[in-house]
Amino acid sequence: MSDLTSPFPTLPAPADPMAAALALAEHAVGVSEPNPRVGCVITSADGRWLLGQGHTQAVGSAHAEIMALRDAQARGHDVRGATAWVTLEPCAHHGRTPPCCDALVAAGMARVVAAVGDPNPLVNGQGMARLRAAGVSADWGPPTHALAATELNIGFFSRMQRQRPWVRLKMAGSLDGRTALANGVSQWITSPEARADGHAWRRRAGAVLTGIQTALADDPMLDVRHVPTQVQPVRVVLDSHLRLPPTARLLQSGSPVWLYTAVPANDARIASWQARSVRVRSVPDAATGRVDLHAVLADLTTQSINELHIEAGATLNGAWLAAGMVDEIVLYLAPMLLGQGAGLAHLGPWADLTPALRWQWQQIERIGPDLRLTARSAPPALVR
Ligand SMILES: NC(=O)C1=CN([C@@H]2O[C@H](COP(=O)(O)OP(=O)(O)OC[C@H]3O[C@@H](n4cnc5c(N)ncnc54)[C@H](OP(=O)(O)O)[C@@H]3O)[C@@H](O)[C@H]2O)C=CC1
Ligand SMILES: Nc1c(N[C@@H]2O[C@H](COP(=O)(O)O)[C@@H](O)[C@H]2O)[nH]c(=O)[nH]c1=O
Repeated sequence: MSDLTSPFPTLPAPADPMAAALALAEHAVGVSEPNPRVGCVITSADGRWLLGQGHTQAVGSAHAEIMALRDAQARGHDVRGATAWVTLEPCAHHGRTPPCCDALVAAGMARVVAAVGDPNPLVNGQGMARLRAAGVSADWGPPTHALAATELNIGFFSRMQRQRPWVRLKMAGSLDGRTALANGVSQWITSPEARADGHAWRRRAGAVLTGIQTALADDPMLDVRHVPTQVQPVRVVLDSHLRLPPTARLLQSGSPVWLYTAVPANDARIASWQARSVRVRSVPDAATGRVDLHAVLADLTTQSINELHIEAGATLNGAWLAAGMVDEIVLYLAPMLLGQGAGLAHLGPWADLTPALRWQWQQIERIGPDLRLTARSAPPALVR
């Protein structure tokens, strides 16, 4: 390995190549949706040099392995006999792009280390098997990296393994648990820092969802604008009776808007919304006369939504929670007392504590003057 013939400096290999690949994978957030966020680092046979690196690009463009191979080529490095450290098992199928395991074999890679298996039924171990069949040493990295790689793609894992998105409920409340004053005013309870942090969670999502009452009260945009992103989530409103006014701000610009309603599929208003490029699905819940939340999740799955970000009022928050369909709560708390007003979620009333919904704290962090608390209903399943 010499610098003399290359216009690029030869870089030393990172001490922990898989950790470096994971850091690259983070850059695919807000870029690769709905494809998984993957990073790849290629090191020389003796482990001393970094030959190439990359992460997943926009859907339909190159995966991490291909970007790393291209990077090595651009740096003038020969990757024959090298090791590829990739945060997700290389794909073995022809999707929008050809199989990455074949590209690694063709490039003459001697060894491939993957952090975690790809739960996509079209891959699911076949990437590693194909590499081994071609004489490449293919093994798994340590469990800590597997966990980090899964966390980064928690929605992709959820959709592949459970056939439903990872559902995250974001709430912004006061110290006394209020999300709005009694008259509906709620802007702003939390600080600009906390709201920017909230946009970073929106960026992770394929869809941001709210209820019609919030759409009417706040006229929200529901987009990602306080942090950079290449891909905007779709905006979803649950609107049983199609009350959303055509003047709503979110209809004026930005990513697609999808409405779920309880009016019959043949209602003329649905056709008129669709003529305005608003996707409308009729999913009535016969018991409540409102939108059927199970049907919403099922439809979002067919639309390849990995992470669903809910930002609604106490009514809809309570409905999602009562239905047992929320995986994670992201709660911002501002150090202010609002007194009377709306709580976090309408649940109950219960006569005793038995039916209380119990959660596990995940993380607590200070964001500017506020707190961010995350909690989960259950730890994620890890598949290899
Ligand atoms: N601080 C914060 O984090 C936030 C605060 N807010 C505040 O919350 C207030 C609005 O909250 P809220 O009135 O509770 O409204 P929501 O945003 O929770 O919307 C509730 C409405 O959603 C519709 N809906 C459709 N399907 C369902 C279903 N299956 N279950 C329940 N509801 C369904 C219903 O109207 P229909 O049947 O007519 O369709 C229902 O009235 C505003 O003041 C807003 O500012 C809002 C978001 C976040
Ligand atoms: N009030 C409140 C929040 N409210 C949420 O933000 C939405 C507005 O989104 P946008 O129009 O895109 O800025 C609003 O409708 C509600 O869902 N969020 C917070 O982080 N902190 C807050 O204090």
